Amino acid sequence: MTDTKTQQIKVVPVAGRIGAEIHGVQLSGDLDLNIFSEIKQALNDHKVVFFKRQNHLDDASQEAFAKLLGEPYAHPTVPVKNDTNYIFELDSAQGAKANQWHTDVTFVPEVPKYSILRGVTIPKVGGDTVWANTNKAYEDLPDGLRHLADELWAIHTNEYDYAQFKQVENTTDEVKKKYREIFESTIYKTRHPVVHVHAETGKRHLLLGGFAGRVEGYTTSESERLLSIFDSYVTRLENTVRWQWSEGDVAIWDNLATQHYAIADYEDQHRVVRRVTVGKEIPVNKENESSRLLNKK
Ligand SMILES: O=C(O)CCC(=O)C(=O)O
Ligand SMILES: [Fe+2]
Repeated sequence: MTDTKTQQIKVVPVAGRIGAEIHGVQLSGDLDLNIFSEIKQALNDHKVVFFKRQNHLDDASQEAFAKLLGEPYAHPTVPVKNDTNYIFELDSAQGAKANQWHTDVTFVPEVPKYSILRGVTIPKVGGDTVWANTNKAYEDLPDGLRHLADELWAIHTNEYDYAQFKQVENTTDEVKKKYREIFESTIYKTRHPVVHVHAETGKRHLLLGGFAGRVEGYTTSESERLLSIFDSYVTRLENTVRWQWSEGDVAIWDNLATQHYAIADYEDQHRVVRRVTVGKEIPVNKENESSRLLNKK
C-alpha cells in the first residue's frame, strides 16, 4: 500500500523556469523518507521550493530538518545566532539586508549546496525574495558568449564593494559599519569557474553574483563589463521567481543552481529571517578543474 503521506505531497510550479510550492508537508527532522526524496527531486527540477506556514518550526527543528539535506555548518565569518548550532540570522535591525544578487558564501571554495531559510518576522508589505535559475541564464547566452564563459575564471571575495554597500538603505552608518566589520573579519579570495557543472544534475550553470569581482585575464573595467553582460542573463525576469513571505514560510534553494536577492523595500519595518546552510561542494568546470582558495587574511 502506498504511504498516505506521500499521496498528500503536491509540487506546484509557481513560475515557468524556476520555483515550486510544495503542499502537504510538515517539515521536521523525522520526515518520511519518501517525502524527503520527492523534495530532493523537486529541488533538482525547480531549484527553489517553498513551504507555506511551517509555523511549528523553531530554530532547533529547522536545524534538525536541515540535517536531512546535508551536514550543516556555520558561516565562515558571521557568528551563529545565540543558542543555536548553525543558524545565520539576517535581522534588518542589525543592518543585515541581502539586497544584492548573490549565491551564498561563494568567497570560499566549498560552496553550500542548499540553504534553508525560514521567515521569522515579516513586514506587512515588502521584503520579498527573488531567485534566479543560473542554468537557464547559461543556456540563454548566445553561442559565442557561452563558449567564452566556459573558459573564464572569476575571483570571489567577501571584501565589500563600497559602491554596492551604499544600496543598503534605512540603516544607520554605525549599524552598517558594525555588520560589515563582522562580515569581513576574515577576508577570503577564491577562484571559481564562471561556468560550473552541477554535481547532481550535470547541467552547466553560471557561478557569479555579488561576491564575484575580477575575471582572470581582464582589467577591472573589462571585468565589470563582462560580468554585467553575464549578470543580465541571470537577472532577466524570465529566469526568476519572486516569493512573498508569510511568517513561518520556508524556502529551500539549490545554492549552486541559483542566485537570489532580498528586496529591501520595507523602509523601517522589521524583518528577520533565519538560514541554515548544508553540504559543501567545491565547484568544477567542464574540464573537471576545481575552484581553489587564493588568499585568506
Ligand atoms: O533575506 C532574504 O530573504 C534572503 C537573505 C539571504 O540572502 C540568505 O538567507 O542567504
Ligand atoms: Fe543569501
